[in-house]
Amino acid sequence: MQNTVEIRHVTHAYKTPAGPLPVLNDLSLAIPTGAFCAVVGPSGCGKSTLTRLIAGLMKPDRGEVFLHGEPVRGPRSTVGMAFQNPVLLEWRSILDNVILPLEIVAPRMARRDREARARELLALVGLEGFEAKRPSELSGGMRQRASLCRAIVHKPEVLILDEPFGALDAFTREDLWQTMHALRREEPFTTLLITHDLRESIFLADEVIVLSGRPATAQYRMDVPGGTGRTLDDLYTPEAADRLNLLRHQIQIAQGRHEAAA
Ligand SMILES: Nc1ncnc2c1ncn2[C@@H]1O[C@H](COP(=O)(O)OP(=O)(O)OP(=O)(O)O)[C@@H](O)[C@H]1O
Repeated sequence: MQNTVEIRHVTHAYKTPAGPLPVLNDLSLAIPTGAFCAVVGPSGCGKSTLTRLIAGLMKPDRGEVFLHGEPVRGPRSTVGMAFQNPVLLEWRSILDNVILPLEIVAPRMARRDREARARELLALVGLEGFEAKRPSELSGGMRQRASLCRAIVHKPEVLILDEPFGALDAFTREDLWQTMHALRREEPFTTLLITHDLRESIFLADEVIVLSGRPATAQYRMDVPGGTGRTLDDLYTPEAADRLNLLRHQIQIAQGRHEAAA
């Protein structure tokens, strides 16, 4: 299978007034086309740094990042991103917020076609009828749904999700997990999810990678079967409990190293 994302032996340190802060150490990982990869790890270990490298917002000190086999040399408009805070533009309607990436990536696309594409996605995530609303008129969960639509409206090469469900209440979060599966069934995309929620990682991802403490490397990998056919009930099986225990144990190991290195 072809890899959409490949990180090869990436090492990076931030320059700080106190000297270099090593964040990533010889990190390698690959996300096959169409796969969903979750990255978990101790707070501050370098997860968001990884997303910036893939999006081309930063260059690593050593190693290379590839998208579809091409080295990433600068910012890529073909990467879709969604964060914990949806950052929707208040002066635009929900529909116009979702359309925004198409204005940048496909400026010649007819307004009619852009709208149709955005409406189709909004309907898929249950926001039909809210197209004309302003972001502040929607709940946090609804805003995050709109933000997910905006992140995939231009069919990005890779979707990067940096804790997009972290600020939501437990029920809304589980709703959105199911929405993610529904979206993936309709439009298979390649995803990297950063999360602190181990249940979320095994519900959504095909592979979970545990990063070690800073400077981070890939400490542990787990394949999770089931794909988008999983239901919330699958989180309450003995197999799921075993997986969660294993991951929790790995995070504890990572935190131990992390604390020792801090
Ligand atoms: N621009 C920067 N300059 C200097 N240090 C930075 C910069 N960005 C991040 N850092 C530091 O690098 C380390 C890794 O940051 P990063 O945001 O990648 O971690 P993270 O794993 O995403 O954290 P969290 O889980 O808390 O969101 C942290 O110690 C952070 O303070």
